[in-house]
Amino acid sequence: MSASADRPPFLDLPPLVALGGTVRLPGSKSISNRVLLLAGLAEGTTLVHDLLASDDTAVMLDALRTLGCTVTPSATPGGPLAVTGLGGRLAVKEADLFLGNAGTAMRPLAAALALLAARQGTTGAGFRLRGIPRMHERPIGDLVEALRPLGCQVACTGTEGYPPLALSGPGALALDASIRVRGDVSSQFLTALLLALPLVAEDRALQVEVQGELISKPYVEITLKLLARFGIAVEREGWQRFTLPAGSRYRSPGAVHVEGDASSASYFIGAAAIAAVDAPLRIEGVGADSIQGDIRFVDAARAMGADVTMEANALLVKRGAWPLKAVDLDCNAIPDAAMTLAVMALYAQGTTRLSNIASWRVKETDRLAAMRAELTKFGATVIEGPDFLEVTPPAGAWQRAALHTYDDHRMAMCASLAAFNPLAPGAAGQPAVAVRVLDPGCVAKTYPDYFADFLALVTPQAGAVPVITIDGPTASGKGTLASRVAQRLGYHHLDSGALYRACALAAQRAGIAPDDEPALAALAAALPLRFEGGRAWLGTPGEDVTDRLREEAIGQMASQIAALPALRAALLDWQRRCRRAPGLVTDGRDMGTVIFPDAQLKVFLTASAAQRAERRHRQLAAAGVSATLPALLADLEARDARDRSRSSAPLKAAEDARQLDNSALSIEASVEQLLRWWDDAQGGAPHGPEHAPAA
Ligand SMILES: Nc1ncnc2c1ncn2[C@@H]1O[C@H](COP(=O)(O)OP(=O)(O)O)[C@@H](O)[C@H]1O
Ligand SMILES: Nc1ccn([C@H]2C[C@H](O)[C@@H](COP(=O)(O)OP(=O)(O)O)O2)c(=O)n1
Repeated sequence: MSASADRPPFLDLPPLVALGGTVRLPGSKSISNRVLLLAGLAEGTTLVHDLLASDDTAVMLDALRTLGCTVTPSATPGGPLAVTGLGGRLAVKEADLFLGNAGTAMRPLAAALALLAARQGTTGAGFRLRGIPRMHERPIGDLVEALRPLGCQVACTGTEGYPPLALSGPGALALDASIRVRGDVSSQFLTALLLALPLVAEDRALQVEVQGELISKPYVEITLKLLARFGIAVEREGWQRFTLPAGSRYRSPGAVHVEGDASSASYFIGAAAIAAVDAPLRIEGVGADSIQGDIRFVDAARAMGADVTMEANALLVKRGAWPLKAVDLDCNAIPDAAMTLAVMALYAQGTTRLSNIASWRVKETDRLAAMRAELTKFGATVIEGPDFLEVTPPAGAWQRAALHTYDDHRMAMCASLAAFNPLAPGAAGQPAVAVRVLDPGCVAKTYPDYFADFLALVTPQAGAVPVITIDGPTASGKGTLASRVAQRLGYHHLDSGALYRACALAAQRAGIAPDDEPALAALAAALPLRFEGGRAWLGTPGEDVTDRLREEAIGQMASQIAALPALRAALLDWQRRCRRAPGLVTDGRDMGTVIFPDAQLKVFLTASAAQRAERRHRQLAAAGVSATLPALLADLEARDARDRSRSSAPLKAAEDARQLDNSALSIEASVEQLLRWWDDAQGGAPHGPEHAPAA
């Protein structure tokens, strides 16, 4: 869950000027992990609909499986997950559970397993609960100190008061007195106890007393509502005392629907308040019926100027007051979503003050310090207090910045809102800046598709979407280089050769002769071709033709019909429409000369004919196709000659292209060279140290 080799190092968001459309939110993290735990402890099978698929729910599911629960995915995509619970009886009495950085898994599992271990005993080393290094810095002492007086054997095996934990038993439980837990650092400890205590409440009522002023009360409300769904009716007196009636026992409700994540909604609400100028953005999955506390973010966004209409299970949001209004808000009830307000403050007039947010310090990272450090990079003035943050937007042009995300999904999602900087009132008439988000993949904790969903809604500033073109002769490695560079940059990839090949295949199927230019142009103008998930789909609903397109005969015909000017003209718009945020890497013959003459970086890729023939030979051999080297060389030279000599968009380097002969370069070396050129083309890497400051 920390940055890894298969996660792109950064994502550059182009300057954005508008946003609109519809977004469907992923399931709520808080509800998903509570429901999973309840289903795992209850008797019977629970069908969980619309569960969030993310890092945090994955570790919870792994833990439940390890503990002996049966977890069965639906046979139909998007269908419910079936969880058959333990019915309050331990199936295994020893387990090593890795819980990543998921507080919503660590705390309630610790409480539930500590009580079950005391009641039913453990074997060997008992239950060991651990996570990534940051998890071992996040306090759990208040929960440990609530459990030990009950007779639970809880050892902190690293630092006292922090995970990892070792839980063992049996031991006599002392449940007569009130169970005391502190509530002023995190409400998750109270939630953990409330979720766990029904396991030992068969024969007596249990009382929990909160010490100190309970924070984040709305999260406790979610806990109480979900407990009720599973048959536990907790009585509460204010927010100080909670009573579980005697005879409380978990019963599966049969099916549970997880609503959309209200905290995730905050990024879209914030973005729409800034940039949904003409029509509202529709956000589906949460609304007036939501049980999540973060739905109250709507009130905070309205206070800043957002125009929000609530439906039962959807929100319609557009820009209201503009510029946004600076606010002075107590954010104790919405600690997670309040981060979004800090970025919205960059579009307000004056200074916004967010207070009562000390809990930010013990989240995925120290969010107070992180937010100050990152917003300051744009030129904002940010004051970080012990439990508050004050944000004043930049006075003029924003500075280019690379934003660290500290392995914190919310820092990354917040960063996306800075890309609307062309709209910032204080920066009117100034040059806009692209925003570099470092380690964007950290959003996988709660919202793996966040950037794709966000980018599908936005309109970039005219001409702001970057394009990198790679042209060159056959088998020079264009496709390989383009797809790797696109992956590293998180950009789209257009393999224009596949487009010509698809025309050839469609023409062959329709019985159109390779020299029937008008018929071919008409076919190309309405070609039902889609690239999705690295595959090519032809027709409606779509046949996967990826492998067919690579066939030799199709390549031959593509080369032939690609010489026809009317066909090339018919494909022009299709190719230009591929220029979508965050950016495009495209390869072919005329990408830099004809299709994207304004590309920010153009590369002309070559390798000796002998090298190219050898590469193609290896490629074909790997695919099980036999071919001789001399024949391949002859074919490749003929194709080069045809591509170079045709009158329409012949293969040649654009005048402003960089030449790369990769005859003696590895694929990795070519990728690195191109990425260096890309940094140069943008005037160097943006401001900001490459590594996050120590937490
Ligand atoms: N720099 C390189 N060094 C060695 N082999 C390469 C290099 N670039 C690409 N190849 C290999 O050459 C073959 C042809 O590359 P491909 O990307 O399909 O070429 P093109 O798109 O230019 O026709 C592939 O098997 C690929 O792995
Ligand atoms: N932008 C482009 C891309 C491909 N073509 C032509 C040239 C090629 O002969 C065919 C097929 O392209 P592709 O890049 O897939 O072909 P090779 O793998 O290099 O054989 O289309 C073109 O004319 N213009």
